Amino acid sequence: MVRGRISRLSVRDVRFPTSLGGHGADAMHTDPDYSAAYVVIETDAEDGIKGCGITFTLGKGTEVVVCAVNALAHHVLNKDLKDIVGDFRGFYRQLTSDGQLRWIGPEKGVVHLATAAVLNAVWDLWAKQEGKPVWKLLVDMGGERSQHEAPPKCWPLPLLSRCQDPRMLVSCIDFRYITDVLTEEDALEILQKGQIGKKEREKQMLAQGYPAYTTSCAWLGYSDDTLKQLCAQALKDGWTRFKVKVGADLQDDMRRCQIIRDMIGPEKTLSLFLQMMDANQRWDVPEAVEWMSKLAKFKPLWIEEPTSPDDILGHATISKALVPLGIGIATGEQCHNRVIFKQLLQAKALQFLQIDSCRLGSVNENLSVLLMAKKFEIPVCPHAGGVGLCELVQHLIIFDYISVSASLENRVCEYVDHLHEHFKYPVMIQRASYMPPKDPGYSTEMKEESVKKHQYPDGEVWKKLLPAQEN
Ligand SMILES: C[C@H](O)[C@@H](O)[C@@H](O)[C@H](O)C(=O)O
Ligand SMILES: [Mg+2]
Repeated sequence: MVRGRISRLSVRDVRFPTSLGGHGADAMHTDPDYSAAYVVIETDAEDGIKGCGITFTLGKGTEVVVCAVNALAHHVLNKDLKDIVGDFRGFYRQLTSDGQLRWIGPEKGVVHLATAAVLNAVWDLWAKQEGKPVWKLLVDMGGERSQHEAPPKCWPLPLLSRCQDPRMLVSCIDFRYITDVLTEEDALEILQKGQIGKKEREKQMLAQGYPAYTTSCAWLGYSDDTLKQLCAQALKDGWTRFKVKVGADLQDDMRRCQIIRDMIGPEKTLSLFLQMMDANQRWDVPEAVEWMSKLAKFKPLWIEEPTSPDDILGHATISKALVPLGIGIATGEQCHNRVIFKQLLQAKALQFLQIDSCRLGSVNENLSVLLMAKKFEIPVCPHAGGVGLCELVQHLIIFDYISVSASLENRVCEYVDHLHEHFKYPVMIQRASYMPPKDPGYSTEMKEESVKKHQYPDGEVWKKLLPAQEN
């Protein structure tokens, strides 16, 4: 049962000095300090359960997101959780349509990152109160029907009160600006179809997990020796799919991609051994085509973010040129919102869609994107990594498989092996797959000790580092 009135919201600026080791570096973000605006909401209920939410940032700028969270706080404070989740679409709209704050968005940039942090905390709180991990809350909300049962003509109302009705799930989504490709009825139909075989898929996920690829070996900040060493270790650990950062220097890219190809073998999609490439928006459109034509011999499955994330038609042009070479286009980690995803799909501008749990408006907006991807039959391969992104996005992709896509074909979720030790319920990887989390919530809760140590600028870690960096 959902209970309590939100009585407190706090937000902290938590940063990890990852740039010192070159972790996370790419062609555009050369010195990322993986960071989070970390939100905790409390209620007046006696259970003492807190909701924790994050959004991912790269260091500087986290304080701006923190300001935006504080500016949104009045929409959350003193609200009953029951009223929030009872009309989640309305609440989402209230946050994203604030008559003054939407001017600095709308639904993009800092204010949207802040919205994600707040809503992620609400989802964590809700799921904890229901005693379920978020993926399971979503799966159960999607309803249940056995393989042999005929689809109901209209959904029996009593189910609604038990939260086990796809209409409840659909009522979390704001369809504004996307009804030209996805209506509420379309969403219900997809979820209704998704009920067939759902039980079996849930069992399969619990036994085998969701397939992942690793980005941990090939950051641009790593030397060739480190790359080889990490790649050899990852192969030993059972990883077979590797993403490599490209885009800064063609000769370097050729050498690094050759190292990986030599280590994983010559095959591509026929085998499990895959290589993906990520340019992090470095190129202009013609440059992307030219550069990737040279890297095509390494048989990448996709090139990720070849150009500006806002350039939908540019992605379509690149896609047209590279698909005949066997290279797909992947993008999404910096897609502002569902509208951009809608247009990428309409323009046939991508072959792999990368949702992000903190860039979009939390679970609510991600649900709309998962459903649109299903409608266009484009595989979703989420962006993860950073700090906490793996913890969050695993819930979304496991739900996607069980209730929406019902397919693992051409699908794989990113994994990065950094900073999991700071979370109370860290991801569990087995045989290069995400094992479904079992603890209630959204896996967003950080260890208080880690938060204190890494709080910027007063945490122990920064107190030591800052004087040294200033010299
Ligand atoms: C700055 C970050 O590490 C990015 O390079 C990273 O999110 C990356 O684009 C990825 O796909 O994992
Ligand atoms: Mg990327």
